[in-house]
Amino acid sequence: MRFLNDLSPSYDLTYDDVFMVPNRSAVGSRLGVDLSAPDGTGTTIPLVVSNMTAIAGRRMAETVARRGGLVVIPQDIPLDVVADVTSWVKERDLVLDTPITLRPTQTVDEALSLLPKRAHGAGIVVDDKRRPVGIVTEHDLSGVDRFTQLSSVMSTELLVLSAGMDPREAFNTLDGAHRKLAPAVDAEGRLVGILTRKGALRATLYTPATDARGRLRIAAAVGVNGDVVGKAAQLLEAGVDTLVVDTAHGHQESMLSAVRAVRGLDPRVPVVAGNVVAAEGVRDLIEAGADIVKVGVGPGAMCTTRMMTGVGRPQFSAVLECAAEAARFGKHVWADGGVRHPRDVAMALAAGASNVMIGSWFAGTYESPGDLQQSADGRLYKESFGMASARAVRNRTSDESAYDRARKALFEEGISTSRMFLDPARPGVEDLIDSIIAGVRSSCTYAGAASLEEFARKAVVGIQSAAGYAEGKPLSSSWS
Ligand SMILES: NC(=O)C1=CN([C@@H]2O[C@H](COP(=O)(O)OP(=O)(O)OC[C@H]3O[C@@H](n4cnc5c(N)ncnc54)[C@H](OP(=O)(O)O)[C@@H]3O)[C@@H](O)[C@H]2O)C=CC1
Ligand SMILES: Nc1nc2c(ncn2[C@@H]2O[C@H](COP(=O)(O)O)[C@@H](O)[C@H]2O)c(=O)[nH]1
Ligand SMILES: [K+]
Repeated sequence: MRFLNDLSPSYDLTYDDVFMVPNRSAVGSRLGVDLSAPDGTGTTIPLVVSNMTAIAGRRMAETVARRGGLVVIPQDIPLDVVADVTSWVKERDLVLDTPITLRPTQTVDEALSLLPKRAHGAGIVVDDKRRPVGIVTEHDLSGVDRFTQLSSVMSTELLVLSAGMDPREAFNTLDGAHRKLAPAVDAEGRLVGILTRKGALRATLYTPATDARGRLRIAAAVGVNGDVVGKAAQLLEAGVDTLVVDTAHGHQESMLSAVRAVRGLDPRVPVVAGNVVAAEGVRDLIEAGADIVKVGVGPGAMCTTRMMTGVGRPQFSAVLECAAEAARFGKHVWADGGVRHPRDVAMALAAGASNVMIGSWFAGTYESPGDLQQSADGRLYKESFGMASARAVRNRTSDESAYDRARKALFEEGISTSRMFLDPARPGVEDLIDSIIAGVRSSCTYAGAASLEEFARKAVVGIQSAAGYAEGKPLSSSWS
């Protein structure tokens, strides 16, 4: 990356402060850009979902990995649960979504509580041999008595796809039958998964992030307290594909010894450590054994660190400096936090990040773990909270003495509750991924880059005023 007209800024910048100018390009199509990260994590799109309890669970992990990103399971989740989630994710189909499976004797009420768990919005009713016998959508269930059994409301006119069908053919079959989705079955007619028209299309556009055995990838985090090596060893044993050693102040001695100890396990997966915002922190973490350094103090949407402490650094400059330092060692950085628009992902990649972490934005999707709620004005939302908030600290320290809990509760650096509204046009995480990846693909071709490495090299970045930024926003009504 170089600054436009070689003007180096005299102060630190964040994403909103910068813009890119186009370069002459020989990249003929946005779909021709290779977005796989060169950092060993196996992502085929440069997106990682933050290790936050309100965001990263099994459904998020499955859905995002199928499109080529990676989800980090938080350090607050018990290790046996992480092991379960890991093996569950690794059993998922690479094309078909996991169906919501119901029995004919279940009630409308039960179905309605399950439908919001998945963006596809349908439940497949199966017999005792797991063969589809009906399908229910919210439309079928609205206005029906909640105790009604599904057998009397389900639609039985089924279009059934065969699992393993070419996604393009499946798309054409669904389109031809004017269906939004259909169950897919194995040779014995047993339900394997569900495929939507959009899902079939996406299967032709994205490449899943898979391990050496062709199974979806997943990452998990450990903190720096307690038996870090023991926990890391158990996570590796459970089969996680990337290990994240994570704490607010990543440039502290206990972090460096934790990373050295984890490196001592000789993990055969990338080790990520953070968070830092300056070259010295990057150097020390890499020397301690990190393959990837996580960058960002204070930019997160749930984060109050900068307001509480004054500590942090505007994220674009932090990523730029840290990525340059990591590159000197042949290593990489992840840009962690502060992403609110697709352009922010592009700016982080231009600054040299190999992957970009997103938390709060993805909280407002069907796939985040929280319950779907409705505001007084009828908008759907999920609750999110920071991992250093009183709420998260209370959960994390529930086994500790009352005194220790009270002491830890003093250091609150995140908000405990926020409403993340679902965008009615993009309520699923894949809808947000579509929009981000379309933006990033286009950024790359504007820069004349066919890969992320080329993008970070060729991007030409200028500094803009607040008016310059405002000019870039669309206007949905007239201005005079
Ligand atoms: N990227 C960011 O800006 C931030 C991210 N977070 C996220 O919150 C989660 C919890 O992290 P964390 O609060 O580190 O909790 P952890 O449970 O990981 O513990 C942090 C350890 O570091 C010690 N410590 C020393 N100085 C600091 C400091 N300035 N801030 C925090 N801990 C310090 C703490 O000791 P003692 O308690 O005795 O001081 C404690 O032993 C993580 O997922 C982290 O990524 C949290 C804050 C900022
Ligand atoms: N200072 C705090 N930072 C937090 C907290 N919880 C999470 N985080 C960080 O934010 C990013 C996600 O950023 P977002 O803008 O996409 O939401 C996450 O990966 C952490 O680094 C917190 O309580 N305090
Ligand atoms: K913030």
